[in-house]
Amino acid sequence: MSAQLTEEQQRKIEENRRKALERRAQRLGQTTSTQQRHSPSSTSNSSIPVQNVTAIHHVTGTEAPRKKVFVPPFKKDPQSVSNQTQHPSHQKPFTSGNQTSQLITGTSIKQTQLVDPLPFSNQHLNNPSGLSTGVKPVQATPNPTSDATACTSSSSFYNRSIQPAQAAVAQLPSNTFTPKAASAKKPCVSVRGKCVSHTEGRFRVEVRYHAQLINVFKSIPSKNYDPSTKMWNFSHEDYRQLMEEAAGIPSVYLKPLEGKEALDLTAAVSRARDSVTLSAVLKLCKGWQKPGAVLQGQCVLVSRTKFEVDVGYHVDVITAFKQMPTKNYDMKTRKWSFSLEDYKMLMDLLGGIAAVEVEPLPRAVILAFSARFDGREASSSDVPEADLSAIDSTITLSLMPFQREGVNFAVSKQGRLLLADDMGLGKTVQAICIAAYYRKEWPLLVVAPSSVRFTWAEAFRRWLPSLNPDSINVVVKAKDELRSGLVSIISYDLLSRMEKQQQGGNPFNVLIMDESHFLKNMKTARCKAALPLLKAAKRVILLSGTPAMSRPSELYTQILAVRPTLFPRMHEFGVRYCDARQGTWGWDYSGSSNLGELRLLLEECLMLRRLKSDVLSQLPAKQRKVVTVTIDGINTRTKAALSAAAQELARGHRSKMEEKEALLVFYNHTAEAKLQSIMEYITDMLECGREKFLVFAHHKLVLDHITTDLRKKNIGLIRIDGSTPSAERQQLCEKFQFSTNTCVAVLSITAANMGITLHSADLVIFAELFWNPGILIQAEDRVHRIGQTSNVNIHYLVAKGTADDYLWPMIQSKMNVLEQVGLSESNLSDNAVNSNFHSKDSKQRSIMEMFQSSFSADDDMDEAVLMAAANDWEDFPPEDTSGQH
Ligand SMILES: Nc1ncnc2c1ncn2[C@@H]1O[C@H](COP(=O)(O)OP(=O)(O)OP(=O)(O)O)[C@@H](O)[C@H]1O
Repeated sequence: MSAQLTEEQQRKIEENRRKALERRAQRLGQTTSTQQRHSPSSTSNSSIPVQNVTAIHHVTGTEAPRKKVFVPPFKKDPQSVSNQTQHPSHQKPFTSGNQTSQLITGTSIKQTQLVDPLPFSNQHLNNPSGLSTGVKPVQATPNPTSDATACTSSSSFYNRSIQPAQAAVAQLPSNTFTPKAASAKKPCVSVRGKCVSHTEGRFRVEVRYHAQLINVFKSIPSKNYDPSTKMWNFSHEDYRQLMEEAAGIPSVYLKPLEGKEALDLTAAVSRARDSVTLSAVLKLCKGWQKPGAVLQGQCVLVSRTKFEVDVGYHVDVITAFKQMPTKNYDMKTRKWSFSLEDYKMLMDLLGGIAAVEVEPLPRAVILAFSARFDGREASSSDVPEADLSAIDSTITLSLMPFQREGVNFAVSKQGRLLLADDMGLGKTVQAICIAAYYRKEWPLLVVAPSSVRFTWAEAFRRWLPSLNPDSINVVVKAKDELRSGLVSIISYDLLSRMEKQQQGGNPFNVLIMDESHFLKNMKTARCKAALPLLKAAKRVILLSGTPAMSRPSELYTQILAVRPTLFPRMHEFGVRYCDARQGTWGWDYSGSSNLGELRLLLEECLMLRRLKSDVLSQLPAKQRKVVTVTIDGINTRTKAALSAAAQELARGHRSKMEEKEALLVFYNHTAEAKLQSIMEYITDMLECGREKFLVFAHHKLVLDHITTDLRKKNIGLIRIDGSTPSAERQQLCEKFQFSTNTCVAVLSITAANMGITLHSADLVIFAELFWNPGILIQAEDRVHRIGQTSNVNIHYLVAKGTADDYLWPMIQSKMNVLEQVGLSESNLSDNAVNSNFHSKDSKQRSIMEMFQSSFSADDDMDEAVLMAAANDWEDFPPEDTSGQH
């Protein structure tokens, strides 16, 4: 350290040291005389062993010259402690944090050693419990040339020299009041006493008279003197304070409490200490601006345990940096970084450099990483295993290991989280399992895009068989009762159209918000409708594969929803992470800044995100999913046509040819009925950040509808159908593969199921079903082929009340056959999914059988004829289908 001090500084240090020694000598003289005044029997008592002590003299009025009540360092910040007039034996040998910074800038030097402005030294914080440390307390090393150091060493429990090599004393862990250790530190103990249990929540001290000790007793807030026993007793809350102050009197030794009581106290003390340390660190967040500063900088969190100071060159700053025990200079970035345990000390030093203003870490970061600021061992990042034994084994046994970790994470965050796993990693199954963990607290509300409301209902039926299916309420109209089920499912848009009173009833204690980035804009009706529900819910499970699609400000409402106290005001968040700029019309939060820190913060507090590449080994190469869509919104004409087709099919007594025609009519009307929900789903996929995907359909009507709608929305697409010349196909495929602006490939199931490669996408949506699963598998394999680096998701849109009810189970069973002979890679034979599409109605079952026999592989009807018949179904005049879009 001295190498960095100027001559003038060294001279002052020496002078101050000398003065301190003089003062101390004077005070010691006073103490001795006071002691003699108040202890007539002191000479004779001094030899009485503690066991024989039964009384403490109650001293009034004339005790030792103690001007102020001592406030223990762990209840006050070091600055205020240093301002107190203290008893000599409590006088700190080191300066406060601010004094330290003055030392660095050379303005004022008060002491010879620097103090750790954190009130607790690393040593005892490494053992916050204070139990069975296994760490030997480092003995005080009396300095023969410095009486002050020798006498004060035992009193300064918290001090830590910035340069350990120069530390005169490495302190004893303050909550390990082991008699051996304490007495070892006190070579000149003349008064011994002990703490013993008194009444409930109190302890008393059995010790003979000692003037300084009586002063300490009187400074303890919960003090009580019992004249009958002539003993002092105190509340457990003040145990630590008393023990520390007593330890500061060189001639006194108090034996600590023993047994369970002592252990409980140690834990309580440890907790109190932690919160005090935190509040000292939090104080740094306020009032750090310096009007006269010429150099500005910023602290940024760079890992879970380290922060970096981003500031220009200043000699005093570098001097301060070099004092930090955990300093690290990165030659490449030319930046200094430190462990969080040095944060307070460094900030105190930097605070004393008038020319430099360093923005502290945000309050949210300090709260999130609080345990690391006081030098405790960084808590393990292992999340404890949650007890899922009360949840249906259907789901718990199916969870993949990373999904199980997701549930554990959620439980460790008390059921409030943003599950931001990559698309297709099974956020639904994890969310259902998390919600089931809190089943006693239900009602549960799921808010989802309207295109997946029914898929959610299916998922509950599939994964939680113990849940009565009747208690699942899918809200489809604004007039529907929102709270009629134990599990309610509603779309964002419908929620915003719900009557206020509907929303304001009994709270949904458990809330799942699927595709939670739908909440990204606070001003939208969706968000306004969701916020009151989010506020009222105890558990909030947000799901999104893309929580923010373009800027960090989109995360704000989601953070607010999960952890409202983290950034109560947008501005605070905006300034730190959105590069907020003040313009003519107000603040602009559209930028981004400190993203690394934001990510660390989110991961620590609320967000779990795994990419497919992280868990690829646990995933099947191909994952198929049934998306149950609704045809509720169809017009009456289509509805009538659809039901007429269904009735016609059920009529029976016909020739095989008639039967097939009837089936085709039903299939064709199904296409028409699904148009709206298909577009809704595609739009949701785009809104959810799916950048590239394939949409397969069969009917020209459907292909045209999708193409027209996407064009209207300015979505880049290619289209390949039967009319696309072969020469153009390759060009179109390349366009899709390599152009970032081409998001969707609209493809005919029959015309584009082979011979093309589109593996820059990893999602295939089947807007329509097709009776030949071999063709479907071939179509899937446009993305699932060599060169594909991700797992592939296949979504089959299946509409209830249409021909899909019959086609889907048939496809499933056929695919399972293919799988058994090794021709289909992934298994669709999930009984739960199957059962949802098997009708219990005997008449309908016969239609199902009809489908199976009509469309079975050994059918004599030429498939080409069937396709042609289907393709002939036109409601609209054909459009240009050259594929040049
Ligand atoms: N543990 C599992 N066992 C069996 N199937 C699973 C499991 N996890 C997920 N799946 C299946 O994988 C498919 C994708 O899951 P899911 O829809 O939940 O993913 P997601 O993360 O919500 O995707 P997206 O972001 O695209 O909505 C579904 O068909 C689902 O049933």
